[in-house]
Amino acid sequence: EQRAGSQIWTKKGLTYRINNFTPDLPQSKVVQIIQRAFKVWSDVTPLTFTRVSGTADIEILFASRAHGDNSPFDGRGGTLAHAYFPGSGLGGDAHFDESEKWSEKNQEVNLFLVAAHEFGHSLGLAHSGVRGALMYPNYSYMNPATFRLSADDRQRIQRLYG
Ligand SMILES: O=C1CC=C(NS(=O)(=O)c2ccc(-c3ccccc3)cc2)CC1=O
Ligand SMILES: [Zn+2]
Repeated sequence: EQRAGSQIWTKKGLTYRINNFTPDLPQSKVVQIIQRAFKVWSDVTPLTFTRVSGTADIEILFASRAHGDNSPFDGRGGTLAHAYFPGSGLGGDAHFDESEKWSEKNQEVNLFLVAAHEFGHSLGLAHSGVRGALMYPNYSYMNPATFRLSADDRQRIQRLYG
């Protein structure tokens, strides 16, 4: 989500909490997918991501319609997820629209790709103008097994946290 400002985290060790799970996938799969989505970014920066059960920097939530921030989701289709730039409170948080059908393959909405994109915002990255970049505004399926960050994604995140 394009929230005000483009703050970045001032620490390298970040925490995340998976507050709830989508019923669309086994919980162990959701945990693994989230881990892999963070790894996209920790592979190219000094950042580390640790899962915690208490308050975290990046709070992950699956929700539909109104869900406690002033950006209610819109039912199936439309907005799939949104995330907040670094900061306290909502800052860094990533919300996924439970009205979508989340998948680990190329049916419906691929959770890995959307999570990796949203976590880019959670780290302070705005959208890319480069087609094919992870941070490009429009979702297009890329096989997670062969997924690679584009040079633009890598250069921009390294400019923030290199
Ligand atoms: O910045 C924004 C504002 C609008 C959004 N719309 S969305 O939820 O339908 C969405 C669109 C594209 C992606 C995406 C883009 C590139 C690769 C993977 C996902 C993820 C979510 C989500 C988003 O991240
Ligand atoms: Zn986005």
